[in-house]
Amino acid sequence: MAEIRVEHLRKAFGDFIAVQDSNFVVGDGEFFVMLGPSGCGKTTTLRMIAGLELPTGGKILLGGEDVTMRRARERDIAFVFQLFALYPHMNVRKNIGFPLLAQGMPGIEIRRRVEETAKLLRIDHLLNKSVSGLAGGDRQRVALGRAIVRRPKCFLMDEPLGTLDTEFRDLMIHELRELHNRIHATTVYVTHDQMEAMSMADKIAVMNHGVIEQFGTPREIYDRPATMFVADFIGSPPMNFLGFGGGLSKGASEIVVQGAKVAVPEVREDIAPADMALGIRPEHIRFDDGSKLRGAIYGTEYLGTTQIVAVETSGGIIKARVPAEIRLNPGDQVGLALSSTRLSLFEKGSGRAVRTAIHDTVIHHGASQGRAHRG
Ligand SMILES: Nc1ncnc2c1ncn2[C@@H]1O[C@H](COP(=O)(O)OP(=O)(O)OP(=O)(O)O)[C@@H](O)[C@H]1O
Repeated sequence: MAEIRVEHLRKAFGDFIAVQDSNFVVGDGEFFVMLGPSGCGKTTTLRMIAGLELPTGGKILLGGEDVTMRRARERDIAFVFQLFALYPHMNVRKNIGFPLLAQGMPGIEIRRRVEETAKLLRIDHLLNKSVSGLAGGDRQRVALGRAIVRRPKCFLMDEPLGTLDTEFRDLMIHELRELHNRIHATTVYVTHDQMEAMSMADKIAVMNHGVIEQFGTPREIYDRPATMFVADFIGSPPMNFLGFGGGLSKGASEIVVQGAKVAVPEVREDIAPADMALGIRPEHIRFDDGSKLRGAIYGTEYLGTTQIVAVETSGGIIKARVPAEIRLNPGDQVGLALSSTRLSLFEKGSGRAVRTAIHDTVIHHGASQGRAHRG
């Protein structure tokens, strides 16, 4: 297995920049997820790592070797497009062994490798069965077997679970991560689904308009979003943004939002007066009659153990996640207390997070690099 290093990677299609100066390292054996909305450049990045698309600029190193200009088949990478595509007329053994047969490997070695792979996936009892009679989960395991039997340097997967229904997808998320824990293959996985990304990844790169907005662990990305885009894209419901103005000074630990004083993590930089936003996740808000930040209950969404409550304030709707036992009626007035150790501050113009006592370690990828554009 191998480390993947991407340096200043760029791809232009004519005058359209699909990937703009991407930099990241996928450690040996890591499960890395590229997450972002449709068209943000995930697949293009993956295809460049695979060697299916040549970069306009930058470098790709695989296990320390520069492979930027090498053809796909010289890179020893397994590209899993669609986990479901099996050969229906072949049995499980032949399906898994097919890539080795295509490489011209001797039969006895194929047999050994196929059996070892089937054991790893716990489908060794199915080897002589026809794939057409298999249940969905087993079919997916056979398809995975076919990808891992070659023992490539790394795996690239492009929305492999995209076509599955929710229940089966949840199962496969668990299965893929489990398999990864057993074989530790360096993996790059592309998805637009935050749930898949959060539950599988060791590291995530959140992309938007060809730019990596943040690179980090799922926890770093959720707790300390580097930009408003990341804060909004991750989390369900997403982070609330409460507008405020007037700038910030280094050392400040309080701001005024909608006429209420709110304690914030100590600010570590001076910000000239501008439109700002305080970002707070719904679960970091609680009801507090003493709070000056107030509003009226607009609606509730009951979720069993918690409920999402929409509160109409003078600055717009704020959503809070509170215990389901609290009884509320539309129109009730409530005060809102924000957990000062969990909130983020953003500059609205650039969208980047302000450096504070809890945001010090965040690297602000991309926020100052502009956006992908034509021309
Ligand atoms: N061969 C091409 N020629 C011109 N434009 C392209 C080409 N391939 C991709 N693009 C454009 O580059 C942008 C990024 O595409 P890409 O497929 O990498 O996005 P993505 O994040 O993977 O989205 P999706 O999930 O929809 O595939 C899109 O706007 C797309 O239209």
